[in-house]
Amino acid sequence: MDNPFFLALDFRSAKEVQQFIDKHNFYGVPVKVGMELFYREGTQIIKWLKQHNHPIFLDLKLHDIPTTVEKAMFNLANLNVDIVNVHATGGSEMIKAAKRGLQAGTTNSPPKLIAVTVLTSMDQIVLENELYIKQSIEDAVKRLALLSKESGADGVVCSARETNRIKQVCGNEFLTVTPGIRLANSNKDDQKRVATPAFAKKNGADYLVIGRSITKADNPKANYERVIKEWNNA
Ligand SMILES: O=c1ccn([C@@H]2O[C@H](COP(=O)(O)O)[C@@H](O)[C@H]2O)c(=O)[nH]1
Repeated sequence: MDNPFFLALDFRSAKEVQQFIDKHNFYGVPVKVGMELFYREGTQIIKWLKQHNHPIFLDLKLHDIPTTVEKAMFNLANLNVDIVNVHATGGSEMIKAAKRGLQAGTTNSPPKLIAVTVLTSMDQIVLENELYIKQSIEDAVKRLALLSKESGADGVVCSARETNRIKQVCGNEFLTVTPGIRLANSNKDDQKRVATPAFAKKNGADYLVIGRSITKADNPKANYERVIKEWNNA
């Protein structure tokens, strides 16, 4: 994939997505479809995006017992999207089951499987006080990345702050997909571990996920171009 920027289509309906893509001419760019859109529009929106040549990251973050995840992945595999994901905290058996389901579910090459390490909306305080994890975020992310790799995942979702260390332990081929991307002076919203596109590039991120900095901007296309420029110049 030449373009490393997944535009997060966090819209309520297919109609809103289609209007946004059309108004700002985002036809063909890589997109991320999350729960909000998929739970309303289901596979129809995936079909529409594929008809318009969008590479697709289907971000449903599966987290269940291994059998359920395997069967769900079997069904998702034939959508022919590019990337799907699970939560790494589902454990090694669940990640292996996800991989088996994807491989069995399509005769084409299966989507890449990535695992969410620690959500970019979380910080050290949440980790310690709510999840009772005593490690630093960096160590927790690194541990979950290694678990994901050893269980057959192709990469992880992490913040761009952690990509360098993940590459050190998991190797350069192991994919890092990084949400929480913000342009300088942008609102962080509910994100905690944010980074600019330039920082993400320098720290070794493979793919960026960018939503509100573009979709909620006064001029979405101008912000998208700022992201590309920052990345190319970093
Ligand atoms: O750790 C994670 C995992 C997934 N996301 C998703 O990425 C986008 C980010 O949107 P912004 O508007 O750019 O904050 C969103 O769809 C999340 O569900 C994440 O942010 N962090």
